[in-house]
Amino acid sequence: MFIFDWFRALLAYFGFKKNAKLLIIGLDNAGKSTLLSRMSRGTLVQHAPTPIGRSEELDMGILRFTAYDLGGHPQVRRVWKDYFPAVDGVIFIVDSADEKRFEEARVELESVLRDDMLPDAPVAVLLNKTDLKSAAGEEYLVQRLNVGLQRTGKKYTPTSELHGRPVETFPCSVLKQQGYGEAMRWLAYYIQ
Ligand SMILES: Nc1nc2c(ncn2[C@@H]2O[C@H](COP(=O)(O)OP(=O)(O)OP(=O)(O)O)[C@@H](O)[C@H]2O)c(=O)[nH]1
Ligand SMILES: [Mg+2]
Repeated sequence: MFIFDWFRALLAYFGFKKNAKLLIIGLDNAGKSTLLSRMSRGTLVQHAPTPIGRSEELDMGILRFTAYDLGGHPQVRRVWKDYFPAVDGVIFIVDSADEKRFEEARVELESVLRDDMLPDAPVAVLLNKTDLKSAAGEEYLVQRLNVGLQRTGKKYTPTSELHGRPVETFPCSVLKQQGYGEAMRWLAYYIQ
């Protein structure tokens, strides 16, 4: 039942807007499909690795989520870039327990933040899998992902005071349903 209350709250955050298109991107295995299934039914499903170029979509009426994998394949990058002009917000999800791939995640995140085709859409960086003992801490990940200078802070900063698009990190566990609600609230604030 929790998920339905949360779902209603989520729609309420975005309620002022007719439609919001949110892009969920991240390396393979970061937790994109799990996040989508958490939001849609509250049940956890094991997903096979997403084939190259295939996207997953969750339509919640006024909110539409599209998930793409960034596995470092140029073909895939071209596909998700097609979505950028129409996107209202981006969720970039990182496996915070997979230190071997922090550098790969940084490169992808930087290319997202730099992309000229991406309007000033807010980018919420989900530091997923905090439930794992091996998960890296937020400040360490902020350094490894090189997002320290762009963050808005957990409190909202008026867009006029920002130097670029809003970016913030959110430690979370999609598995334990912790932390990503705050990211959604933050996104909704900047999409208003
Ligand atoms: N411990 C833990 N495991 C998680 C969490 N979120 C996702 N996982 C697991 O991480 C693995 C990958 O999750 P997916 O949701 O399939 O990741 P994805 O980003 O969709 O991956 P691809 O489709 O392969 O690109 C699965 O085994 C999930 O159960 C979390 O918060 N904590
Ligand atoms: Mg997937």
